[in-house]
Amino acid sequence: MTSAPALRVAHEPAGEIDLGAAERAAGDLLRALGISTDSESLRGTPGRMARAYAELFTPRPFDLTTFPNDEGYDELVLARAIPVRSVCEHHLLPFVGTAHVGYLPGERILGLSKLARVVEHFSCRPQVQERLTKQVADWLCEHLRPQGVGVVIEAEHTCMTLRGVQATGSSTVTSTLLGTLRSDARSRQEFFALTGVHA
Ligand SMILES: Nc1nc2c(ncn2[C@@H]2O[C@H](COP(=O)(O)OP(=O)(O)OP(=O)(O)O)[C@@H](O)[C@H]2O)c(=O)[nH]1
Ligand SMILES: [Zn+2]
Repeated sequence: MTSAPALRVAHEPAGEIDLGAAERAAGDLLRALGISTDSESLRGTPGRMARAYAELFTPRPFDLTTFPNDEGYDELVLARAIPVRSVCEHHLLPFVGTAHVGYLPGERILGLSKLARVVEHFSCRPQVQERLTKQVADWLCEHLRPQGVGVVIEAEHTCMTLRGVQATGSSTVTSTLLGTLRSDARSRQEFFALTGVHA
């Protein structure tokens, strides 16, 4: 019997990345902010800024490998404390934290690492945490067709801890539950208990 081919997931950027143009713009930005790029140390900074943001906006392609759920496993599969690093689309400053991603299997189970890869896929773009949380859940629901999906993200937004209101130590929690994890109280409670988030 042949196995189903894994779905290749590649980044579809909204536009081409033009590193040269980004470097020139970064130099202009620094100079407009009164920061000279004349010293040896800062000469390469506009280029580094351009490459750093390009890296943050370019997720690695991956295969969404799934396997038949031969044993009919029907309890929660949960990957906890997946690192999240993204960039808030309002200030272009990083937000970092962890994601807990779980699902109740249907006909197929997912290669475990793919839960973290899906989080990375949707993190590598200018984001808001609410959208990131929902995109991960919706995407898994669409491509894995499980009985339910749950995603919880807890993150520190440096735009509100390092600057602005300077709410040092604050973190933001968002969650999306779909299918049985949303509709069945026992499943929902179990999900939140295993994530360590108290609902
Ligand atoms: N809902 C949501 N808001 C976010 C996220 N990341 C950043 N923000 C917020 O986006 C808002 C932008 O508000 P503005 O008033 O336009 O920006 P600002 O003047 O820099 O605001 P302050 O951060 O309060 O100084 C801020 O309240 C940020 O905290 C996110 O992931 N989700
Ligand atoms: Zn922000």
